[in-house]
Amino acid sequence: MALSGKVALVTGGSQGLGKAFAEILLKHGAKVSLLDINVPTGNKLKAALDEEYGSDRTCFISCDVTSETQLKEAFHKTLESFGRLDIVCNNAGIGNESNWERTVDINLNGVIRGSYLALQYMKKQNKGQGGVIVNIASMAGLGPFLSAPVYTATKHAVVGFSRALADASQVSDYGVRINVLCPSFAKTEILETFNTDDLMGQFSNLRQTTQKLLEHMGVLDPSQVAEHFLQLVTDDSRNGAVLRVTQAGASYMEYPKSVM
Ligand SMILES: NC(=O)c1ccc[n+]([C@@H]2O[C@H](COP(=O)([O-])OP(=O)(O)OC[C@H]3O[C@@H](n4cnc5c(N)ncnc54)[C@H](O)[C@@H]3O)[C@@H](O)[C@H]2O)c1
Ligand SMILES: CCCCC/C=C\C=C\[C@H](O)C/C=C\C/C=C\CCCC(=O)O
Repeated sequence: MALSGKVALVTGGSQGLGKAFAEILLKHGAKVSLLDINVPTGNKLKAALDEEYGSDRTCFISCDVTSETQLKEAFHKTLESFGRLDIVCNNAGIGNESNWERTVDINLNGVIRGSYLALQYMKKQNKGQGGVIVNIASMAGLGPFLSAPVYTATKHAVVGFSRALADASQVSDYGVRINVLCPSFAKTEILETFNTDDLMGQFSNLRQTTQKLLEHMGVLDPSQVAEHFLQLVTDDSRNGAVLRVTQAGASYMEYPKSVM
């Protein structure tokens, strides 16, 4: 998929990986709708991007992915502002093992809400032009992250949900590809979770083990992660792909062939 003239929507787009995804899409000619609950940071980012790319290339929409109403409205506003929708990145996520129900509502339910709305707006059967969904999981979607069982569960679920949806989309001929990105640790604010007992919940005692894991795996720059995100967006041959990104490089996960 060539990105010039295409329109993307990124949840959790105010900062961190979402910001890096928005920037790489803009660099390649797309327009981007940024959705986030962090309004001051989102507005600041929009102002900075206006300077660099012009004010018609982005919009910022205050939106909580736990609200079906707000998310629906944000998709509607994106279509109203830019006239089309081609790329949806369900990226908003948190680490909170204490209020784990909120973690499930953002990291998993938010991705499901965003993916279903994306299909509704992009599938050919609804007069959409087709497109691509990239859901942001984590290395914790591929193996156990011992200090964060609920975070791990949500990210495994995002991988499974996205792979099943990709098959469903292909068999239904929606014209929409669905891929998953699984980054290792990256330098963003979510890493502050490890310094916050309230968020670490009952496994805050594992802080040192977590710290060792982080030192062992290293910390990626968001721009490195964004390069691989771009691959999932632009490579039309990829549907149901799960791309693992680590300091050592990126590789597609291989799974046994589906029965159907
Ligand atoms: N940084 C890492 O090490 C890492 C590694 C793998 C995967 N991830 C995943 O990447 C995604 C982005 O995280 P990040 O690292 O950029 O962290 P971050 O904390 O910098 O960014 C997360 C963004 O999501 C927004 N957000 C939180 N709850 C929201 C909600 N209910 N509705 C809308 N927006 C909401 C936040 O305001 C913030 O702007 C997450 O899904 C995270 O799990 C991060
Ligand atoms: C306490 C709540 C967790 C907060 C989440 C904060 C940061 C998350 C970062 C990444 O998503 C985690 C990335 C990599 C580590 C995950 C798993 C390591 C083991 C994987 C394996 O064995 O294959």
